[in-house]
Amino acid sequence: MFIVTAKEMYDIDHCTMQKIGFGKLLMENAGREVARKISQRARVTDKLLVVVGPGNNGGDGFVVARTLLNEQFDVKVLQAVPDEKLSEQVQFYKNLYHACGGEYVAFDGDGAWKKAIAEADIVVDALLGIGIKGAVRKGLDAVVTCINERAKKVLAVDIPSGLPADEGLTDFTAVKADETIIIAAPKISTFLPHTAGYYGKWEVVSIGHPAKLFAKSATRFIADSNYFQRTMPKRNLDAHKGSHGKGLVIGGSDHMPGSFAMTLRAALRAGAGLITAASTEKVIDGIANLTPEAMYQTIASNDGWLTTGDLPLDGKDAVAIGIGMGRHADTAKLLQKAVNASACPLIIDGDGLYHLQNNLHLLKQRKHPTILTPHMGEMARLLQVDISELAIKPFHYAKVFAEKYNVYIVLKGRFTIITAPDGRQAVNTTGNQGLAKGGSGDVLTGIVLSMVMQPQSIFQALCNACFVHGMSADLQIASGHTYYDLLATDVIEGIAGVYRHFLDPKNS
Ligand SMILES: NC(=O)C1=CN([C@@H]2O[C@H](COP(=O)(O)OP(=O)(O)OC[C@H]3O[C@@H](n4cnc5c(N)ncnc54)[C@H](O)[C@@H]3O)[C@@H](O)[C@H]2O)[C@H](O)CC1
Ligand SMILES: [K+]
Repeated sequence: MFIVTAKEMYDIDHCTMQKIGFGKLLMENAGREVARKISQRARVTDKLLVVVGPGNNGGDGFVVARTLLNEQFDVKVLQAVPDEKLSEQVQFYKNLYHACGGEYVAFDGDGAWKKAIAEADIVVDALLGIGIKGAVRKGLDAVVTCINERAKKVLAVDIPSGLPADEGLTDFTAVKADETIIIAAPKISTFLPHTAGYYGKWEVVSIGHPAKLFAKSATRFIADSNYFQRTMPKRNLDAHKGSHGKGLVIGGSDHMPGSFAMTLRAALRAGAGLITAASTEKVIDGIANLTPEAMYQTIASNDGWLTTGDLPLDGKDAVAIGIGMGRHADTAKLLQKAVNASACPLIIDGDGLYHLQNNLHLLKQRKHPTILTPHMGEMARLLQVDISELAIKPFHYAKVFAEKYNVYIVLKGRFTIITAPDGRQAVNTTGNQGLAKGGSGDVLTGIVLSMVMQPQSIFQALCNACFVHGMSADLQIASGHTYYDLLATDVIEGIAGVYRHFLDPKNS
C-alpha cells in the first residue's frame, strides 16, 4: 500500500479524472465506498449527521449522505458554508442529494446545529480534506471545536478535518476522529507521532485509481504482510549452515553484557547460519552458555571497554557493531576500524551510532552497504537537530541523511521508517507499546543482521526485519503476554510464530 503526500494524491486524482477520464465518477466512487464502510458500522436506528465543507471532501460527504439516505438510514447534512462557496462538482452532488429528498440541519446563528452535532449517534466529518491550508479559518474552526467537544462518535472522510496531510506542520486545529475512512492511500500524517492519533482507527478504501499511477508518483509504501510473504526468501532443502550467512556481532562491555547476548540470539532465531560474537573475555564468559549455537571470540579491551585491535572480519557476510559497547574513547577507534575494514554490509547500532557522530565522513568511502538503526534521539544527534524538529519531519530528515551519506536508515519509532540511499522509503506498522523496553532495539539489530545475509535486497531485508520484529511482539500479545510484561527475550522466542503464521511452515 503506497503512502502519499497531498501533492502526489492530487496528481493521481487529476490524472485519473482528466487523462483516464473518470471525471466526476471518482467522487461518486469515493462517497459510495465511504458510505459502505459507515453502513457496516451504523445501526439502522442511528442518527447520522454528515458535516460538509466547501471542497471536494464536502463533495464526498454529499455522496455519502445520499447513499446512506437511499439505504434508509436516518441521515441529515450540515452544510457549514453557503452554496456560493461550493464548487461546481460539489454543487452537482448536492443537487443529487437534494433531488433524492435529502434533508439538512441549518448552519445558522442560533446554534441549533451544535445540538444536532451533540444528538447525532455518528458525525461523518466531511468538512475539510487534504486541501487544508494552514489552521482552520474562523467559522469552520467553531465546527471543529463543537465536533471535538460534543460528538458521540466521529467517522472522518479521508482525513480528519483540519489535519495536515503532510509532515512539518504543527500549528493546526483538527477533528479527533474515532475512525477515519482513508480514500485511495494513507497520507504521510497517518504515520507521524504528532498527527497519527487524530485518525483513530483507520482503513483505506480503493475508489478506482489505476494502480500504476501510485507506482509512478509515490516513493513510499507500507511494508506489510503481503510484502513480507512476497519477498522473504524460502529455505531450500539442500541448504547448509553457510547458506544463510556468516555474521559477526561486535559489542558488549564488562559493564553491559546482556544486550549483546540478545542480539546474538535474535540473529540465530531469525535464521542466520553462523554467528560469531566478538567482545571482552568477561562478557563472553558470562554469556557463552546462553546461546551455545554462537561462536565466541575475545577481542582487545581495556578496563572492560572494547578497544581497537584485531577484528575477525574475514569471511563474514555481514557485521553488526555497537550493541552495549559503551562510549569510551578507545571504542571509537574500534568503530572507525569496522567502518573502514568491513568488506560486507555493516549495521551500526546503539553506542556505535554515538561514536559515528564524529566519523560521518568515513561513511562515504565505504564500498559496501551501511545500515544505521537509530531511534529518534540517536537520529537527532546524528543530524544535530532537536528531536522535536525531527519528530515532525522524520520522512524528510531520514531521506536527506540517507542520500547525503549513502546509507540505509531504520528510524525506529511507533511507525519505523526504512530509508534507502536512493530515497525510497517504507513504513513498518507492526509492533506495539510492549516493545518500549530495554533490549527491543538489540533484538531488532540481531534480526536485521540475519535478514541482510539472506538472498534479498538490503531494503527488503530491512523491511522484513522490522516486520518480523513487530509482528513477533504482536503475536506474543495476542497469545497471552501483555504490554507490561513483554520482554525483549519474548520477542526473540516469538520469531518462530511469525514464520509459522506468515510463511509456509515447511519452508521456514
Ligand atoms: N479530486 C477529486 O475529485 C477527488 C477528491 N477527493 C476528496 O477531495 C478532497 C480534497 O479536495 P479539495 O477540494 O482539494 O480540498 P478540501 O476538500 O480539503 O477543501 C478545500 C477547501 O477548503 C478551503 N480551505 C482550505 N484551507 C482552509 C482553512 N485553513 N480553513 C478553512 N477552509 C479552508 C479551501 O478554500 C477549499 O475550498 C480529498 O480530501 C478527498 O476527500 C475524493 O476523495 C476523490 C476525488
Ligand atoms: K474530513
